Amino acid sequence: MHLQQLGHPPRAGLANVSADRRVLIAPRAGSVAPTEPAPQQQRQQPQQQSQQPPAVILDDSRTQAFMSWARGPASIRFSGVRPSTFAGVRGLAASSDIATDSLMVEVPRRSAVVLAPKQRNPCPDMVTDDWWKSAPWFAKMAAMLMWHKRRGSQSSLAPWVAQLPADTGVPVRWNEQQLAALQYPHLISQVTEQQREWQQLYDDLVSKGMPSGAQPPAREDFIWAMSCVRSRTFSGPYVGSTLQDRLRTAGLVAVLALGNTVLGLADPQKTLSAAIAVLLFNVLYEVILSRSLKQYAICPLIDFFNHSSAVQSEVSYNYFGDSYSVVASREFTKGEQVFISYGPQSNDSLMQYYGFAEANNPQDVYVMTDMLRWVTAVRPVGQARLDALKASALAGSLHQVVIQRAGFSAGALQAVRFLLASDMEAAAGISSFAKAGSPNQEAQLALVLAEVVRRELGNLGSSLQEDVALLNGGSGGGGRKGGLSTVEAAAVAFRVEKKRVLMAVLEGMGA
Ligand SMILES: C[S@@+](CC[C@H](N)C(=O)[O-])C[C@H]1O[C@@H](n2cnc3c(N)ncnc32)[C@H](O)[C@@H]1O
Repeated sequence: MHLQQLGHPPRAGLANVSADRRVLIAPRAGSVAPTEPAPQQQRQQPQQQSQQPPAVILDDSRTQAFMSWARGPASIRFSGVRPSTFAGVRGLAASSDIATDSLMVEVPRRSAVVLAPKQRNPCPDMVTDDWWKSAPWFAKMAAMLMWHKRRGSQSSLAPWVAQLPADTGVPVRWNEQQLAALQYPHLISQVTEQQREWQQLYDDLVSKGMPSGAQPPAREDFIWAMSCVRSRTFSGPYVGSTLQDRLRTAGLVAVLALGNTVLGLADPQKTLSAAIAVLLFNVLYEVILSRSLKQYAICPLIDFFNHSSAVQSEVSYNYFGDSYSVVASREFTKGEQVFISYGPQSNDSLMQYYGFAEANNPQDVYVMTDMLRWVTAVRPVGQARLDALKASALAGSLHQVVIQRAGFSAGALQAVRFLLASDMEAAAGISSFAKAGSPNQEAQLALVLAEVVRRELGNLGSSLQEDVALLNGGSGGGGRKGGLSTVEAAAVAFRVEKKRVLMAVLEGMGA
């Protein structure tokens, strides 16, 4: 079963990846307090397989402790990968050539942080049952992570918790000025809403979610845990009970049936039929239930893989082994960074939840917040036509317009055709503008759309060339790249990609 980052679960025998493979997509105290700076903090520059920086093997004491824990008590199996940094970004490098379909990492469920549907509160000394029942999945996982962090060396996951990044670099932790550098109202408003939501969740937890006498977490710790969860969790369909649980239930039913028969309490044939019915009901019930339910998992070591939309490898849950694993979807050569896919994600979502933008991301889009403003600035439109658009089924079609490299959505094209039409043409109603008009009308439409895109580009505050020059500028001191801080570099890299989407739209229109 495939899991998605943030997001995938079972696969049969590990040698045979196709049998029962479910993918999860997609989209951690005390004595384990860090003594060395966590690697990774210069993240943010998107990494592409074509121009990969060389791997620098990570050999600090925290990584060593984590890897010995992984090999030892955590029983994590891995082959051909080793923690490394790539231009300061931590990830996994191929330590030898890796063949397609080979198992790279397998993590037993007991060594992962897992949230299953209807799971009981696993940290009652940290959060109340009432809070647990009503909290969203990511807040529950954050509570589990904070709980492990509080337990320090007592936590079964201590060496993993100790090496988690102190700063995930995601924009939910940025201030207004840093957010403004994204030059992208759509993401700025999403992140502002996320900041409000997380603050509310924190306030609720502290005011009414903690058992009496429990020490409330610091806001910083809560936000850290939430951002770790959102940038490291895979999710996928819930497969019901584990094989072990089902075998236990079957054993119990068999013992009861046998007991009844031996004690002469019931007719053996009827007892057998009843036992089979109970078992079938249980399995069917769980299969039906699992279709609508989700599980969430953060798997140590699997959470070292960085994302590339150019690869297909995903995280899977192996039902029979009760483990999560990643299998290579293609060959990797020794020294190369081994990526997985967090699922098809635009740079909007990569930036919001993971803190980076992928260069030339094929899934990327540009969300134009107010397209109507540009259309009416390029070609004045009478109030009656604007009112007619507002009263139509396409009322909102020029607000938050999702533009792909391939161009505008059908709804946006239809609305603009309607706005540009003569009164006589418009009298036919907006539905008659769904299809392309005459060559002349379509040429007019293309001219207006190209101008709309140019105006959006011209309104962003800097040009693509200026941003690229900023990113490529000489190296500054103090961990600054190209004279930019890590946050600034992430914001500029992001807006470069947004501008590239708009440039591709112009190119596609021959403008
Ligand atoms: C699941 S973790 C991957 C391991 C992470 N780099 C670490 O050091 O723990 C996800 C985080 O890795 C980083 N990341 C993942 N893919 C990346 C990429 N292609 N370029 C830059 N950073 C990336 C982002 O900071 C993201 O929030």
